[in-house]
Amino acid sequence: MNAGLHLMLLTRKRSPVSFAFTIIFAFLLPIIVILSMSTLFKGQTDPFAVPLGKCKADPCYHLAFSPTNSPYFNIFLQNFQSFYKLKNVNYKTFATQADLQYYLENDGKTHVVVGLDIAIDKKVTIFSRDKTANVGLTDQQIMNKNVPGVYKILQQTLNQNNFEFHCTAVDASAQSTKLALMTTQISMFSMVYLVQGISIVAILAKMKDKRSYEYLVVSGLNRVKFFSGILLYVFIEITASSFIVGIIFAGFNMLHAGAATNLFVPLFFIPSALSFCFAFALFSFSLLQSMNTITLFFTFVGFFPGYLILILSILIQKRDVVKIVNLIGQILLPGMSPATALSCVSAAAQYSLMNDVSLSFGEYLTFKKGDSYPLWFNILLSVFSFAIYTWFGLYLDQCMKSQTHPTTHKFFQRKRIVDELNNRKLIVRNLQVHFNKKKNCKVISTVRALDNVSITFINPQSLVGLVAQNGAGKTTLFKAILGTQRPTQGSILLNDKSPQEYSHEYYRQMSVVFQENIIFSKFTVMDQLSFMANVMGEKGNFDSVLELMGLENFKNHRVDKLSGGQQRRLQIATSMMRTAPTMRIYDEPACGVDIESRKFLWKYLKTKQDCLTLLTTHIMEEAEELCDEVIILKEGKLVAHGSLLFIKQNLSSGYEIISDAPNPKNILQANEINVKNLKFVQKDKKEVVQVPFKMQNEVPGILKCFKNENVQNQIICPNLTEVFLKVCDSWEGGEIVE
Ligand SMILES: Nc1ncnc2c1ncn2[C@@H]1O[C@H](COP(=O)(O)OP(=O)(O)OP(=O)(O)O)[C@@H](O)[C@H]1O
Repeated sequence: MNAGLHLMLLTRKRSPVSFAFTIIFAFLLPIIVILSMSTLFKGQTDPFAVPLGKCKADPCYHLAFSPTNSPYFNIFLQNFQSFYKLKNVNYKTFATQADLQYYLENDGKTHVVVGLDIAIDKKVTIFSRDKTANVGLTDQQIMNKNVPGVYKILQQTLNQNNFEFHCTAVDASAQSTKLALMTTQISMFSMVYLVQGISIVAILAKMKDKRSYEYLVVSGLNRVKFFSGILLYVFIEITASSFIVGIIFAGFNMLHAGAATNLFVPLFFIPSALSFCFAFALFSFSLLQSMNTITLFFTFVGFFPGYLILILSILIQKRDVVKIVNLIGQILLPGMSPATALSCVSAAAQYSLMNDVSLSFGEYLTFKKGDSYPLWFNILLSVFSFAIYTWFGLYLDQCMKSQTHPTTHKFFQRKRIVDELNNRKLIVRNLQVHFNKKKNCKVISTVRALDNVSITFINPQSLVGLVAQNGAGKTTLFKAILGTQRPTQGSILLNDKSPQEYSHEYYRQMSVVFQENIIFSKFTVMDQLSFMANVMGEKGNFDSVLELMGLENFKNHRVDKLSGGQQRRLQIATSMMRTAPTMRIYDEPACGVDIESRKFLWKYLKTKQDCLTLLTTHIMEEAEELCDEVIILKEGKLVAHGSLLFIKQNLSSGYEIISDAPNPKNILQANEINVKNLKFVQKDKKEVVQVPFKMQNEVPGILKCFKNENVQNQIICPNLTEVFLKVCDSWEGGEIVE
């Protein structure tokens, strides 16, 4: 069931193959197992027990035991009685072996069938009525775990002496039945693990394709976590294989009950039990990533109780507890929860093997000892299980197909953190990122991509533009904020917490356009968008984002066949699918995009001032059009940070009035304009009056003056290009303009 579901989710298509697997695993396999069990065990309530059978003789037979002061006496007697509630058989106990012998030879002569003396030195002597059988079990320790072995010898003794006991099941047939069961179990487990192995390989292959890691980072699964998950899974596969080997060995040992060396049991069953826990924990946690009421139900009702039951029953180790656990497992196995069922069954198997106790399959498969499940009940459970799991599979499949990813259950939304993120204050403190170039393990040079950069982003809704020359450290700064680049020194703090402390909530809320295009070359535009929507955990408002970026006619085009600009547009469209981001990080989004799409992007960003947006661009017009604040970096150092107006005020030469007048200074002085703070320079053989920003009130007066003197003029307002070029040319370090 689990494996079928896995495959169905993996292919994300209701293909015939995924259907076939689901039907096989969800429906046919349990039916086959149940039918074969029902057939194999038909009429047998206790096939593993030593078949002492019914007592036909009359008067009643007695089983006599001695001595009562032996420390093993009670254990033996209790087990004997609980295992073999034989009708018409009475149990007699004697204080000493002499009493027992006396009774056998006298009063009990007519109806005592066997006497057992359990000595303090752990020897069991079996006395038969005619005293021919006197078997010392010198090699056997009479403890719980060896009771079946003793019974077996006892039975041989009885048979040898032609007592009138009739067996309902032949020992050999019980053993072959058991072997058949083992084989069925082994094949069942190996099929499940085989399919899980295939799915791991497929997931790995998908993740390795192109650059999907980057998106995993954005969606909150960083590479380390992802690989740890995979490693854990591989470990599980290995333990699962040892589990199968364990079953074979354990089965072999069980077939020779009484001579079991139980070394294999703890070696193989405990890891296997843990492997179940891990495997299903992984599966459950993958569901938890996108929790809603339905997945929540399946996770908690379907999977988690298994671990509890498993752990408890391992800890408690009481036969009755294990029996109940077993029963739960058997009911659940063809029913609702394979994980819980398998946990229960393996716990019981572990118990019975460790203690060498025959928790018989009769007990496994019955409500009450002696009554098998009716066939109709088994089939009903199977159909029910099939219906539930198929519906669950289709539900998740449908969610993915229609791109409506299950919405996060409100319990798991971590509202507090989300709120916190919405009111965040992002601080970059003394950030240094250095890259060392090494040769023969020696550092030969160091690139200071970021050098002691400190920025405080106070306004949580502003659009901040990062302008700098190539290689100035913009992308490195973004990576550090994203948490994918570890600072050499310094820190990134979001409400006093580092990105790592926020874990995946931090990333999950971001809308990111990376500098490089991420494309899945063989995907169509729609495939890529839907894949990314799933990774991002978004519903995917495909039509609207495609329309916004002018890609509505390219839905079914292969991504690698799109032009560079169209691929870039697809990246932007992908980022737009994030419906309520807490931060947007756009690294040169408009690079290579035509003016029309750029305008769409601008319009989109202008209307979406719902969170902090960080944007790098080489297009100054874009920064001027969009940004509330601007950051200028030069060679890894912060040069300036502030509102556009602030930057212009402090770094530009101010307004420039270009005139035809040969000596504008004289004209202005003649008109009583204070020229003290004005600059008069020549540019392209023209006279230019530079009016500092803080003197902008003087501009109308100067223009009026030129007009009165009939001097042609042209005014140039301060712009970012000018500021940027000036900064790049002249800034040699020193004071930061903030
Ligand atoms: N992984 C790396 N290893 C070594 N040096 C690196 C690495 N990443 C970046 N650098 C160097 O750090 C500096 C800043 O790089 P970064 O990519 O941040 O610049 P940028 O401002 O984004 O440039 P561009 O505008 O060209 O994208 C560059 O000199 C670059 O060569």
